[in-house]
Amino acid sequence: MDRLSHTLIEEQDDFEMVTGTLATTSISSNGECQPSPDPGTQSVTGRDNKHSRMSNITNAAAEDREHSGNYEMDSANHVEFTKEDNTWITSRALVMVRSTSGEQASRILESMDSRVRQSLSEKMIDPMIYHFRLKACEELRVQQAINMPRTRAPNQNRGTPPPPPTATPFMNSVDDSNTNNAMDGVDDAEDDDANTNAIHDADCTDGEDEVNDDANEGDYPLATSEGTIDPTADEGAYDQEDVADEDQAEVDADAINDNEDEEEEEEEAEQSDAATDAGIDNENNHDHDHDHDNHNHICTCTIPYSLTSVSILRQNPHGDLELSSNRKITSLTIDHSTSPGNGGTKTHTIAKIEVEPLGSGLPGAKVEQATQGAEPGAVLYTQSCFDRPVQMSFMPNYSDTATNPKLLRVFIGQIARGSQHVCRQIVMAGSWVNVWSFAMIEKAISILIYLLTSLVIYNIGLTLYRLYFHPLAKFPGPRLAAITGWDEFYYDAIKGGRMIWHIQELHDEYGPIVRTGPDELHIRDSSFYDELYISGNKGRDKWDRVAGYSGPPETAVSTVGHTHHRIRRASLNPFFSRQNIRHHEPAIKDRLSRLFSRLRECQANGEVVRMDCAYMALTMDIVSSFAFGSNPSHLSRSDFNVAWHNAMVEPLKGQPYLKQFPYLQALFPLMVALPEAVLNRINPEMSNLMTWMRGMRKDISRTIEINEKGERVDGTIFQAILDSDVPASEKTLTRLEGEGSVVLAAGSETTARCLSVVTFYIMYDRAILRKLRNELGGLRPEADGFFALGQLETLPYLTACIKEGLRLTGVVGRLPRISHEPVQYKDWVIPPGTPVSMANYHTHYDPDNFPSPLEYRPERWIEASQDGLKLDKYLVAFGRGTRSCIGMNLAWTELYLTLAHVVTKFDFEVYDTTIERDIRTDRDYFVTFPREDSMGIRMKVVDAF
Ligand code: HEM
Repeated sequence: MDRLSHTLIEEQDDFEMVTGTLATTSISSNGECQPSPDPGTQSVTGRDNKHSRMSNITNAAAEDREHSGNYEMDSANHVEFTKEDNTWITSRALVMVRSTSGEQASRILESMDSRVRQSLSEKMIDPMIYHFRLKACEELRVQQAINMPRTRAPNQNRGTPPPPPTATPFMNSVDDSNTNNAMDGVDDAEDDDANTNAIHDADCTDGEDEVNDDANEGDYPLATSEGTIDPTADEGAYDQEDVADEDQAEVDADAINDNEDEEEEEEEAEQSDAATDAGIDNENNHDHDHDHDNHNHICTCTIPYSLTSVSILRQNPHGDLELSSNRKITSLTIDHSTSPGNGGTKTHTIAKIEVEPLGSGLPGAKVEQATQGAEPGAVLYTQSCFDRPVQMSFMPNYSDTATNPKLLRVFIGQIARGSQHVCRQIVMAGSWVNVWSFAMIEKAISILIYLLTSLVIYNIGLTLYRLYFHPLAKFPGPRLAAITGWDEFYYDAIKGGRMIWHIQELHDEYGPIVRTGPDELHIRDSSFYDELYISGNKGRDKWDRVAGYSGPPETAVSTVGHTHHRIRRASLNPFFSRQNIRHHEPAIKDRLSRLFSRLRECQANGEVVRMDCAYMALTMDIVSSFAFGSNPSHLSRSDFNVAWHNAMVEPLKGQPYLKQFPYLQALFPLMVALPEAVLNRINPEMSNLMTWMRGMRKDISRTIEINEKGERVDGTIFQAILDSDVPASEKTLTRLEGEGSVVLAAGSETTARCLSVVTFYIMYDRAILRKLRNELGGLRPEADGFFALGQLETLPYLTACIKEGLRLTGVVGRLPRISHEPVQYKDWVIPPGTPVSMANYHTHYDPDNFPSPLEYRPERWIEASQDGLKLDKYLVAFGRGTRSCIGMNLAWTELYLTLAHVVTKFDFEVYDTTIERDIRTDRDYFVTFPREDSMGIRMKVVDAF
C-alpha cells in the first residue's frame, strides 16, 4: 500500500494512549489528516485539493494552537495520514458522534476552549465532529504506533450512516452496524470510505477527555471512571445535522477508494496468512484481523482464567515487559443464549462487563458465570458499551496448553476504537497474547503462604505448650510423643499395628506410666486394670477419637459419655443375658452340626481346611441366627466364604488411618450408598458386606413397621431394643442398623480367632489333645448328641485351654478411658479428662503373672488354681467394667461347645502352618492379627469319629 510518509510524535510509551502529548496532526487543505501546519517541521505531502472545506478545519486548529497552550504544536511530533486513514477517521468520528448522547455532547462542548469553539464556528466546522475526529486520529495514531492492522471502519456501507448502538444481543447489533464482530477485518468496506475529511491534530490536554486522567496516572484503564462498561446501554445518539456533511464527504471519497481496492485485498490476504500461522481457522475466524508480525509490539494482557481481573503487561521500548495496571472485573455476564457453535469453537456474547473504578487494585472479585465463557477454546465476542464490538478470543496456546491448561492465547483486538476509557489498551493489543491465570495463582499462593505461616507459628506455640505447660508435661515419656501423635501413626499405619510393642519399649525405659501422646497416658501395670476399667456408677467415658471408629454412630460401643452408654447398654443387656443365650443353644448346636458335616466332607475330599475361615463362617452363622434370626449359611460355602472373612477382617487395618484422620469415617456411608455394581467393581468383598447391610436395613424397617402395627418380630436384637425402656430416640433405624453391624463384627472374628488358635495348639501338641480327650471322655452326650454346656463349663482342663486361647488372642489393643475426676496411680495424680489406656496385650503377656507368656500352656491355669493364685484377675480378654464385652456369654458358649466337640469328633493334622508366621499375635488392629505373610491356619482332617 502506498502510504504517505508520516511521522509520529515521540510517545511516552507505545501503550500510553491519550496523554497530554497527543500528536499534532493537522488537516490539510484537501481534507486529509496530516502533520500540523508548522512550516518548519511538517512534511507536507502532495494531495489533491478538492476538499477545500477541510482546510478550514486545519487552519482553525492551527490558529487554536496559537491561542492556547493546550493546542500548542509539537513541532517534533507530526504525523501524516493516508487517504484510507482519513477515510477511517471520518467514519470513526461519525460513529462516535452518533453514539454520543445530548448530555455528553453538551459536556464536551462546555469543556471545549471557548476560543477553539469560536474559531471553529467562524470556519463553520462542527465542534463535535472536530472533537471526535481528534479522537479518531488519536486512535489511529496509536494503532499505527504499534503497527496494528486497522479495524474495519464503522459505517462501511457506501453512503449509509451507521446505526446507533443497539441493545443486546450484541452479535446482532454488531452485524447490523456493519462493524460485524470486531475482527471483521479490513474488508471491502474500507473501499467505501473515501471520506477525506481531515482534522488537525491537537494536544489532548484540553481537559475535554477524562481518559487523559487515567493515562496521566500511568494507568491503563479498562473501565469508565464509574467502573462500568455496559454494552447494553443505549446512550442515545447525538442528533447531528452535520452528519449530513459527513455523508456527503463520504460520497466524495468514493472515487479515491476505487484505486485502493486492490491494495486492501492484498493486505487482507497477508493478514489471513498470519492468522493461519497463528493456528486460527481462517474460515471460522475470517474476521480476525490481526497482525502477527507485531507480536513484539503488542501488550500482553494477563487475564485470569476466571476473568476476575484484567491486568496488562506492556512492552516498553527496550523490549522489557512491565506491569501497567490491574483492573478487577467486578462482574461479567455471558449471554449463552446468543452463543451459536462455530465449528467446534464456542462463541459467547458478553452481556455486561463491569470493572472496578481506578485505584481499587487487585485482588478479588466475584465473577459469576465468567469461567463458563473463558474455557480454553472458547471465543468470547462482545460489543463494548461504546460503538465498537469487543472481541476476546480464547484459544489454547500452541505449546503450553497441553501441560498447563491455564495458559491460554487470547486475541484481543479491534476493540472499541472509540471507547478510549475502557478499551484503548486492548485496541493496542490487537493480537494474540498469552494469558495466564496469574491472579488466581497469586491469590492461592498468598493464601497458602498465610496459612503456612500461621501453621508454623501455631505449631511452635503448641509445641512449647505441650512440652512445658500442658497438664501432662510432668509425666515421663519421650519428647516426640509429647509434641505429636504422629509417631502413633507411624507405628500403627506405616509399620502395621505395632504401636503397642513400641509402648512396651517406652515402659521398659520410662516406667509403668508413660505419656504416649500429647494428651494421652498409658499404664502398664496389670494390678491397676480393675481401677481404670471400673464398674458401677463411677464408670469412665470413652475417648471420642477412638469411639468414633469403634462402631457406627449411635451404637453403645461408640458412645462417648458413660451415662449415655449405660442407657444404650441397658437396652441390649437382656438380649445378651445368659438365659437368652441358653435359649439359643439349639440354634448354636444346629450350626455346629453343619460345621461337622462340612469337615467330614473335607476329610472325604482330602481338602486342606482354612480353620480360621471355617470358624469365622461358624461364628457368623451363629451370631446371625442369634441376633437377626437369619441363616446366611456361610458354612455351606465350599471355601467357608473366605470372601466374607476378608471383608470383615481387612477393614480393621484401616483403623490407624481413621484415628489419625477421623473425617475419613464420613466415607463409610458414602460407600454404603454406592450402587452395588460400582462397588462390585471396586471391591467385590466389601460389596458383599454392603449388600448384607442393605438387606439388614430392610429387615429392620420391616420390624419397625410391624411393631408400629402392634405386632412383634421375636428373636432379634432389633425387637429387643424396641422392647426396651429406652427413649424413642434410641430406637431409630440408624441405631438399630448400627448395633446389628457391631454385633456381627464383634461377635465373629474375636471368637473365631480364639477357636482356630486353640484348635491349632491342641492338634499341634498331642499331649494337650490327649489330656483334653481324657477329660471329655468322662462325659456322656445328651440326647441331641452334644455334651451339656453346664457340664463342659465344669471341666478344668477344657476351661484352661479356652482361657489360654483368650489370653493369647482377643482384643489386644489399648482401650482408652477418661475419668471426670483425678485418678491416683502410685505417686501420680492423673488430671481429670485425660485419656488413659492399658493394652490387654501387656496384661496378658505380663511375665510376672504369665511366665513364658508367648507359650500356649493351659496347665498354668490349673497350677495357679492349685497354688491359690487368682490368675483370672489378669484375664481381661473381654475387658472390664461398664464397657466390657456384652457378648462374652455367647462367646464362652461357642468356645465350650465347639472345642469340646471338635476335639472329640475329629483328628487334624496341621498343614503348613507355623506359630511364628500364622499363630502368634504380631499386629494390633484392635483384634489380634498374625504376621503379614500369614497364609491362615490350615489343617487337614485326618480322622472323624
Ligand atoms: C472371644 C470373643 C470376644 C472377645 C475377646 C471380645 C472382646 C471384647 C472387648 C474387649 C470389648 C470391649 C471393647 C471396648 O472397650 O471398646 C468388647 C465389647 C463388645 N463386644 Fe465383645 N468380645 C468377644 C465376643 C463377642 C461376641 C460373641 C459378641 C456378640 C455377639 C460381642 C459383642 C460385643 C459388643 C456389642 C461390645 C460393645 C459393648 C459396649 O461397648 O457396651 N463380643 N468385646
